[in-house]
Amino acid sequence: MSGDRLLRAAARHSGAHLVALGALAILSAAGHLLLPAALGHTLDQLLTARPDATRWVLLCVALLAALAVCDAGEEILTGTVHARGAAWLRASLIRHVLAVGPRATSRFAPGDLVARMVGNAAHAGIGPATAALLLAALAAPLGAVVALGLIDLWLAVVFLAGAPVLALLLRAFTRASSDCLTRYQQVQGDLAARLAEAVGGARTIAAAGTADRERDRILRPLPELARQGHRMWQVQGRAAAQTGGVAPLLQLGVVATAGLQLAHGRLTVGELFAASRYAVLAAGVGVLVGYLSGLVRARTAGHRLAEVLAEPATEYGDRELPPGTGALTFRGVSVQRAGRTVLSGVDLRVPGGATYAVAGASGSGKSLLAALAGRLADPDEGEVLLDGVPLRDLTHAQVRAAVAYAFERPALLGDTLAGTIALGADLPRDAVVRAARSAHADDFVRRLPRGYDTPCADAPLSGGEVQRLGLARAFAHDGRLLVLDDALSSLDTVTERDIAEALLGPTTGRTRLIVAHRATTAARADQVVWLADGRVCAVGPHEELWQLPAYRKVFGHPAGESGRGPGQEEDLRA
Ligand SMILES: Nc1ncnc2c1ncn2[C@@H]1O[C@H](COP(=O)(O)OP(=O)(O)OP(=O)(O)O)[C@@H](O)[C@H]1O
Repeated sequence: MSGDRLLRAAARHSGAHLVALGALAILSAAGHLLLPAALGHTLDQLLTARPDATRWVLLCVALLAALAVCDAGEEILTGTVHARGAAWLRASLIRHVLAVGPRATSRFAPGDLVARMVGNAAHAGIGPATAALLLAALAAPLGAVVALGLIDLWLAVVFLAGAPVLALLLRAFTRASSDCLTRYQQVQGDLAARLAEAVGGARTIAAAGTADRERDRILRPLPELARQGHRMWQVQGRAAAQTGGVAPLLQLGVVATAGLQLAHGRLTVGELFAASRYAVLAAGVGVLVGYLSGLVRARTAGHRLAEVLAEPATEYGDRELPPGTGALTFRGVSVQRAGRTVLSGVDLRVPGGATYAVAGASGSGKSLLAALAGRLADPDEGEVLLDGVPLRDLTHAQVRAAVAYAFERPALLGDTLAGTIALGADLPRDAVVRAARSAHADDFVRRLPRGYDTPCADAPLSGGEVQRLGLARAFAHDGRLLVLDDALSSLDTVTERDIAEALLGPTTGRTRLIVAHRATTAARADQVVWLADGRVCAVGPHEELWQLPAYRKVFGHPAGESGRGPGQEEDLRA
């Protein structure tokens, strides 16, 4: 969807409010057009001491009062349409980003996404009302030219002779301001992205003592922002000066012609007065420049929102899973990232109910394999099947019900700790507590004054405790496939062993795929998938693979010596 189509959709969403605003703005423009004629006529009535002059004065007062009411109504409706537009755009964007899934943050930096959702959505939100006001504002100059023609044809001819210059100036202004606004908003997004990164890495920056360097890095785009800001002021200033020079000349031409016509007795004093007011209205480009500037800002912001919406949402099929225990199959799976093949030709079959560990050096593709198993990512080539059904063919609800995940650094979403464990399912409290016990989280949760009802934001938790809540969430959700992506890494050895024993013991009807950094975890799995450089090197029991020096090296064990596996050593230490 283009930026303009997005703004049109936002306009449709504002519906009745926008129509009311447009109607009021047209009414106000008509009132402003009537006013000079009414004032001119009243003046003639007063100068010739006609008996109904008082009635005309009262009519003018009523017209001015009506215009004041219109202006107030316009202000209220403009604010309402702006707010509704921005709210609708933000809601659409958030829905879409969540529908795209993890891919969204690899295409756009989180800070940049926030800048688009907050700042750009607010600017784009003013688009519909500004377009309506601009159209209504155009009615005033056009109507004023017609009124000049009705008073005297020469007045309109004189004005129209100079009008193309004004039109050209407005066009040049629109182009130049659109260019610098686009750049300005890009730089703002860049700044926001840098700031969000620094906030996320505040601990690392403090530990490294690099606050000054980080501040310089965040603010590096600032001179460019200032340059674009100055350029924008220059463009606006130049437009104001140029139109401010041309408009009075046009007004002067009209008034001089009207004066000549008055001298020849073809116009009354009231008509000359009305003509001078219409000349001001017809050359009133100052208002147009203001609306044009707002519309250009809204369109450039709309374009930035449309870029996010252009990222295709994850598509789901309509198939359901047959009965099964979670047999997982990778067929010729390859994945590219940043132009590089990071998983290549992976063929793998994990039988239903089996526990497979995934081991490999850092960057070998373990997390990517785990993400593919539950459709958190899609392969560029090949396919992944669960119980014989390609994951792409399954409904969204089926995939999420069938696959539970736990991560190294789980996000504590949900209002309370109980809510974060039950996230995505309507679970009774006893199911939440059972899951927390399996993940060794029940003890520390109960020690908190409000226990399971502690708001997530108020819970002082260590990295290992957060990880246990993430595990509890995965345990609480039934499903035929459980994927743990490095989800035991922050646990102490004893807890890790206890959880792994419970987790990796014999189960009924649930397949487990576990990214393992510790040999103890790999040793407990039925089979280990050994990855190196995005390829499957071997699949086999840990004890067999342990005979291979390169495999031992994955776990930091000297490649030359097979001896007792570090899995066993850690068990003994524990
Ligand atoms: N969005 C991305 N853009 C570019 N490269 C990526 C992206 N995601 C992953 N990669 C690359 O893909 C490769 C595999 O990444 P992955 O996270 O699966 O590794 P890993 O084996 O889990 O590593 P670790 O043990 O360190 O967590 C890495 O080289 C990584 O740099």
